[in-house]
Amino acid sequence: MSRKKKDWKTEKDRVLNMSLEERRKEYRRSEYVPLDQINTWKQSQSTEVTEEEEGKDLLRDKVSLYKGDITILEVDAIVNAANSSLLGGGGVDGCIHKAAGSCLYEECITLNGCETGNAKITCGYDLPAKYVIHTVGPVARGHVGETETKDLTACYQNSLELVKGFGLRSVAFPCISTGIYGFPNEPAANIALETVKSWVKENHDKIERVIFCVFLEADYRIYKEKILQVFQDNDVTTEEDTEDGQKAGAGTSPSKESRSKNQSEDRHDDDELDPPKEDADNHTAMEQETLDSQTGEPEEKKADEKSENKEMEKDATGEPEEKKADEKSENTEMEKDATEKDTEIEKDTEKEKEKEKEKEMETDTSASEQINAKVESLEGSDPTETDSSPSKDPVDKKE
Ligand SMILES: NC(=O)c1ccc[n+]([C@H]2O[C@H](COP(=O)([O-])OP(=O)(O)OC[C@H]3O[C@@H](n4cnc5c(N)ncnc54)[C@H](O)[C@@H]3O)[C@@H](O)[C@H]2O)c1
Repeated sequence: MSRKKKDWKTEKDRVLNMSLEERRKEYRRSEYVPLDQINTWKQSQSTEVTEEEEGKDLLRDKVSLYKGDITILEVDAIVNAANSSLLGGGGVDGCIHKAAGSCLYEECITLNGCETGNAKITCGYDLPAKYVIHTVGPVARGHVGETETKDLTACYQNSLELVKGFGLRSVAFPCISTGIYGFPNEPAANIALETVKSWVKENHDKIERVIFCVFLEADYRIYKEKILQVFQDNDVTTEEDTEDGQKAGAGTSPSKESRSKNQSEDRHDDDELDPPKEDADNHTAMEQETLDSQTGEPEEKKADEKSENKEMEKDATGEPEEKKADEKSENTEMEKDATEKDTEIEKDTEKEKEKEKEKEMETDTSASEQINAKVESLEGSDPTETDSSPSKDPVDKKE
């Protein structure tokens, strides 16, 4: 017998007040990667700490490059590349909703969508991540202009401001807008790295880790090369103001006013989303997914992603049977509504087709009546003219 449908508010309150051990028993997928098993950029480069770096809060220690599925990262928040409805879809959005369970969808309904460049936060529910920050990237379709750049920058900025506002210490970003929204991978990586760098410089005491979670080999290669250039300098203390009052190294981020406006608009005013009391807990060991070199070339990336997504979506279950059945019945309800709508649409199209057929029949009959009348009138006159009766196809005509 399927259990009573879970109320997302009660579930959120329950999940956010659980200990880590208790939460781990409820992850939808048995596989997860704790934060301390995700190398910082410095660890993965295993570069020595120089004398002047000694004891400093280094940029290289604040960021990670991770290749794999964002839904298994056990961090305070993962960022979802959503669409403006916030009601799920495909790609990373589909994977996150599938792995979080139906309460995520229920809570998203209450958010009333999200504008491009803004960000909204929900609980992570059955995910290893405590929260999901939903942001809507620009639909670039291969074109990168001022608007697309500003909007994508705002996605990273507003997501990070929510991290700070909720006292979270670790966050993972997918490559926002570079999938179906068609933002070219390299310019998107530049925006992501520069925006995160300038934000971490200004807020280095507010954040422990920002993880760039890439999924495709093409993105891994781009980020690996660029992160080396962008995160070279190690000092994280905010640089002195330059002559024109700009903070040195500040990315192309929107002004502080517009950021705080976005945040006040988008800050989730649900008091149940109080910032967590403790920092990211210590996690027990799990092997970090090795950054192995898969072959997926950019031109195959869609196929790659589809197959990789299929794998992910397939095993985004692994939960106790009764919970799966519960989910199943809830999902079937939603799917049932969707199919009912689909069948209605199909019936309408069928009716349209029948009407068109009737119309065609009518026009055919009237056309042939006219031709017959014409033939009859001709048959009464000179027989040498060609026979144009509709029944004889000129091709079949015998010589
Ligand atoms: N890609 C699709 O087939 C598809 C279809 C419908 C909707 N969507 C989604 O696409 C729209 C947003 O476009 P977008 O380009 O910002 O997003 P996206 O199409 O999901 O692609 C963003 C990036 O996320 C990567 N990615 C995919 N799955 C994962 C995963 N499990 N873990 C980490 N990274 C992953 C993907 O390779 C790409 O680099 C939204 O409507 C959303 O619902 C995607």
